[in-house]
Amino acid sequence: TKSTRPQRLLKAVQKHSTRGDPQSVISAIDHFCRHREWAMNVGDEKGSILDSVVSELNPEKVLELGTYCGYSTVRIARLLPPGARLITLEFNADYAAIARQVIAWAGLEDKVQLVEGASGDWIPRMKEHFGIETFDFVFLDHWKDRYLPDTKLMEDCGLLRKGTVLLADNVICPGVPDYLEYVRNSLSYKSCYFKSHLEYTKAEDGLEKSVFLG
Ligand SMILES: Nc1ncnc2c1ncn2CCCCCNC(=O)c1cc(-c2ccc(F)cc2)cc(O)c1O
Ligand SMILES: [Mg+2]
Repeated sequence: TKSTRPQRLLKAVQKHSTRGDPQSVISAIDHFCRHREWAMNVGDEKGSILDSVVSELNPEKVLELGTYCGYSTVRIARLLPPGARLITLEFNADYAAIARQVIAWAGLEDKVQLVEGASGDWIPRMKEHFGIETFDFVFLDHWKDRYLPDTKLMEDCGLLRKGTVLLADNVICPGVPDYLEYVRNSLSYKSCYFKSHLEYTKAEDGLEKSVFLG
């Protein structure tokens, strides 16, 4: 039977990168997506913005919503200090199976916990199931119509603290208008837009960075 795009992406990682070398995994995925098959990773241009936000923050507790093949998981985890933890939620079991192998190939499995399931189901269980008090950094990259409800859910579950940073992918393409309106107008957030491009294309896209003010 025909392979899937995530399966072909994993093969490209195993063929063109070095096990235990996260940077080579990132480069192999970017090369595959630019020259073979487009895939919905945050990509190298927005990925550099993601890197700078993470490096500046040095977060201990990170939540990623939407793992896909683990590209942004690897980008974030490779920058985390020893002892820091990244929990990443993936709804699609096939994506999760590939992401586990990409994360393991990069040698980052000790920093990452991949959880299969819907964000709406797992966010309320973060405290009791993972012993998480609050998150320092949240990367939103899952269903675009879940950004706003899940942000409100994280607020209600007390998972955000004064200074928690939310970074949202795709705020222009595919777009998250309700989420943008909320974080840009709410007195509980200080928000700013990083203009960029849709991964591997010339189309406009960008990241919205929103600091929770408590
Ligand atoms: N834990 C959870 N809970 C709920 N849903 C969950 C989940 N975990 C996963 N999902 C389900 C997310 C499915 C992937 C979400 N990402 C996207 O849909 C996405 C689409 C584009 C795109 C842009 C232009 C185009 F022409 C076509 C596609 C680009 C991107 O960077 C994207 O991130
Ligand atoms: Mg995205």
